Amino acid sequence: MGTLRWLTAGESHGPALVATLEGLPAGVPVTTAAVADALARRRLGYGRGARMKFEQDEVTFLGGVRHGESLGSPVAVMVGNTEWPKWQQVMAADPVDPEILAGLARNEALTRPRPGHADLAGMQKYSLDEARPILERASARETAARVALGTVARSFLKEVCGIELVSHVVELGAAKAPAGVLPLPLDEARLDEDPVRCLDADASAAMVAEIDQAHKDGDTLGGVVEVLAYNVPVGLGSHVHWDRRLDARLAAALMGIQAIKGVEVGDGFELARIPGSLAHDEIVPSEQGVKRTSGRSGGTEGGLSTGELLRVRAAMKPIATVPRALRTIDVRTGEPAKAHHQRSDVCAVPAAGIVAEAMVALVLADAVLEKFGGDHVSETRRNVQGYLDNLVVR
Ligand SMILES: Cc1cc2nc3c(=O)[nH]c(=O)nc-3n(C[C@H](O)[C@H](O)[C@H](O)COP(=O)(O)O)c2cc1C
Ligand SMILES: C=C(O[C@@H]1CC(C(=O)O)=C[C@@H](OP(=O)(O)O)[C@H]1O)C(=O)O
Repeated sequence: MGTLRWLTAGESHGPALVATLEGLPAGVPVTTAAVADALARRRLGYGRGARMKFEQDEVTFLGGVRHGESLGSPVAVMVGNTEWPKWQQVMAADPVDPEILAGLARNEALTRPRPGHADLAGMQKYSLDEARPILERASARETAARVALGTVARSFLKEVCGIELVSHVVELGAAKAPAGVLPLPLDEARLDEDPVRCLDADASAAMVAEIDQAHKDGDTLGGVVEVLAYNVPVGLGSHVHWDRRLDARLAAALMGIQAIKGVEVGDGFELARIPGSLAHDEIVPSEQGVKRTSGRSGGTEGGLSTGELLRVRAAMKPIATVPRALRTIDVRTGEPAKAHHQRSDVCAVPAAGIVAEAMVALVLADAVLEKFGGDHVSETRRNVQGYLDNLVVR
């Protein structure tokens, strides 16, 4: 259990998602508008389905915030689902009329599970004869709640350490961006305006073309996103135990995003292919103290942050709801069938980047609180400053 604890609840087509965050100090600037902005960024991205065009993501704070600042009590936030009126019967919390229920079973039952989604394994595990109760919670709609909490974590990080986060798309289908990071101060607007959140204009155009082609082919695409965190102080996480390692915590948080199947810290898998003389970041003296000659480690060594740029990547598999539907069985008959298909994204890689930012922010906020404590942001900030001023080696 971390210093900062958080949970989400809610289904994709229920009335709302809710999220709580416990352990946040008082005095963190938090507004409904800031959360709404972050949620709007998550809805962007070329290749997303119809829902993202009309979904409003209506934000309401239910607790823990007053006059634009956290109170130190648990933060509770609700994100409304725009389509709820249409789904009131399908997703009703209370028992519905048996006749309506029979109609739903006849017309709406999802009995042709999609390969690659949670449908079949979920039905088997929870002893259900259709996939609706599984996909409602497996859906990445839930990531709206995470992004809401990520906004709060991010504000905390900025207040106490000046940490800033950004994500960009580095691969999408077969298109790949050249290496490069966004320098400080961050020009996030530039990325937000790009249809696929790619730093390179040519690569961005190639990614858009990949999505257009997949759309035409009745297919879907995945890709790779990179999250960068600037101004992370040295010493978050620890080398002393596996579950205290910052890299392990980041990997778990990123792998916990729907459809993420691989995580790299720094140059990750590439480091396995090159000799040690080329794989590590040499340490040299600098005017400010010590610095590294490169950033291959991604800003962690031995499970500790090094004080260098934090860089992590997450690989997203292609969307499982493939329009040119994949083979499955109808669980009512056991006979071969085509997987059920409904409105869906062709590609959600740019959105996954925004979710990945939120997950990294939550992990870093937890690690900052674990190291520096504090019940008001001013106390945490003082502790951070005192630690940095007294580093044995700077
Ligand atoms: C932002 C985002 C949007 C997604 N949109 C869809 C979608 O429209 N259709 C779909 O089948 N899967 C979508 N997914 C992926 C599924 O939620 C995911 O594949 C499913 O929950 C099964 O989990 P797994 O892929 O981790 O095994 C999306 C994922 C993310 C992160
Ligand atoms: C609703 C969101 O993403 C959804 C994620 C998702 C899935 O299976 O993961 C399936 C789709 O749901 P729907 O059928 O309602 O359109 C996506 O739109 C969202 O990101 O807010």
